[in-house]
Formats: sequence, C-alpha cells, structure tokens
Amino acid sequence: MDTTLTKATVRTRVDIPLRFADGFEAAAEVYTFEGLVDGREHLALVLGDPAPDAVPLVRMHSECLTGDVFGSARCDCGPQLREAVERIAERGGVLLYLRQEGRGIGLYNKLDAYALQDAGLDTYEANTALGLPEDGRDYTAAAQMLAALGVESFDLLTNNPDKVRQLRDLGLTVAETVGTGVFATDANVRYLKAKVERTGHDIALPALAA
Ligand SMILES: Nc1nc2c(ncn2[C@@H]2O[C@H](COP(=O)(O)OP(=O)(O)OP(=O)(O)O)[C@@H](O)[C@H]2O)c(=O)[nH]1
Ligand SMILES: [Zn+2]
Repeated sequence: MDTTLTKATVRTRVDIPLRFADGFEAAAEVYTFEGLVDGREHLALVLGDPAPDAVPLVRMHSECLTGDVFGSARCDCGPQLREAVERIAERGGVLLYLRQEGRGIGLYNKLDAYALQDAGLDTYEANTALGLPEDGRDYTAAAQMLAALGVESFDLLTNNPDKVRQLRDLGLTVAETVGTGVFATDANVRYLKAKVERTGHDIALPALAA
C-alpha cells in the first residue's frame, strides 16, 4: 500500500436492495466517504458475500448519465454497469460509481463533444477540439475508497489499461484484469473502435473484423 495515499474514512453505510428493470435483484451495502481528494460524491457498492480468503472483484465505473439512466446506445456504459453489478454480486466485491461524467469533462461538455462527433470527429478529437483533455480521469479517490474499505488486493473488471496502471502506481494490487462483455451496436461501434485504437482498450470487436 502506498503510504502517500491520503486517508479517507467511511462516512455512512446503508443497505439498498437493487431491483433492475429486467428483474435482476441484488443486495448492496452502499458507502459514502469523508476525505476524498477530489471532493466529489463518489459511491461504493459492496455486493455479494465473498469468502474471507477470496480475491474480490472490483469495477470502477465512470458516471454516464445518458447511458446509465436513459439507456443511450451511443456508448456501452449502461450494459457494462448492469453486467458489473451481476458479476460482482455473484463473486463478491465492490462497484465504485465514480462521478467522472464524460471521462471527467462533465455532462454539458460531453454533449458538446457528441455534437462535434456528429460532425465527424472521433470521441477523443472532440474533447481536444473543445480545449479539454482526451481523458481527464484520475483514480486517486477510487484508491482511497478501496483502502477505506480494506480492499487493497483484487481483480479489476475493465478493458482500460490506464485504470490498472493508475491503481498500481497508487500502491494497490490489481491481481488480474478481467475484461467486460463486448456490447457493440451500430450506434456505438465507432466509439468502441476509437477506444481500442487510441487508448488501447482491450475490446474484441468482431463486427469490425471484416
Ligand atoms: N468526453 C466523452 N466522454 C464519453 C463519451 N462517451 C462516453 N463517455 C464517458 O466515458 C466514460 C466511460 O468511459 P469508457 O471510455 O466508455 O470506458 P472506460 O471506463 O475507459 O473503460 P472500461 O473500464 O473498459 O469500461 C463515462 O464517464 C462516459 O460518460 C464521449 O464521446 N466523450
Ligand atoms: Zn456512456
């Protein structure tokens, strides 16, 4: 564990029964925190009932209002979130719901970036054209939350090598990287392709092989 990581503490723990539109149910222990470095209201959901010596499964999900709440097909966030809850509940672990809308640029900027993408830019070029970082996410607060929960060694559910790199640099032990499902549609395939080509996301895109 990196001793330079500023310590955060649990503020509140509440039980929230989750019931999804498709009927899937899971029991979540939801945690809030004091002392997170970026001052944002990130949440941790502890799911499932891991054996004491089992390696927990962790997912760091970046907020996407359009995908998570409204079912936008422009990205893969909604299906990834639903998948993560189920896989973590089965195995035991933690879902961090990080308030990093638009890869950290915020909702209005993301929608401005969508407008530029409709004019031909890819998802990263659109951020740059707005004078914003391609990906502004920093996972220090996530590392603080995991440390506050006593979860310092875990498998990480992601296709994004930067998430693994940042957590390891912060002193956490990512034992294994576990890929998410591939949720490609006609509406999001350009977006997924850009993630593979520009930021090295490990996503098998069969529809693009041809
Ligand atoms: N700026 C911007 N953000 C987007 C766009 N599409 C989705 N997002 C945001 O991207 C974040 C999700 O990041 P992704 O790149 O889909 O996936 P990831 O978190 O890097 O990687 P995984 O762990 O493999 O899912 C969410 O915060 C979304 O709001 C876009 O076109 N522009
Ligand atoms: Zn999304």
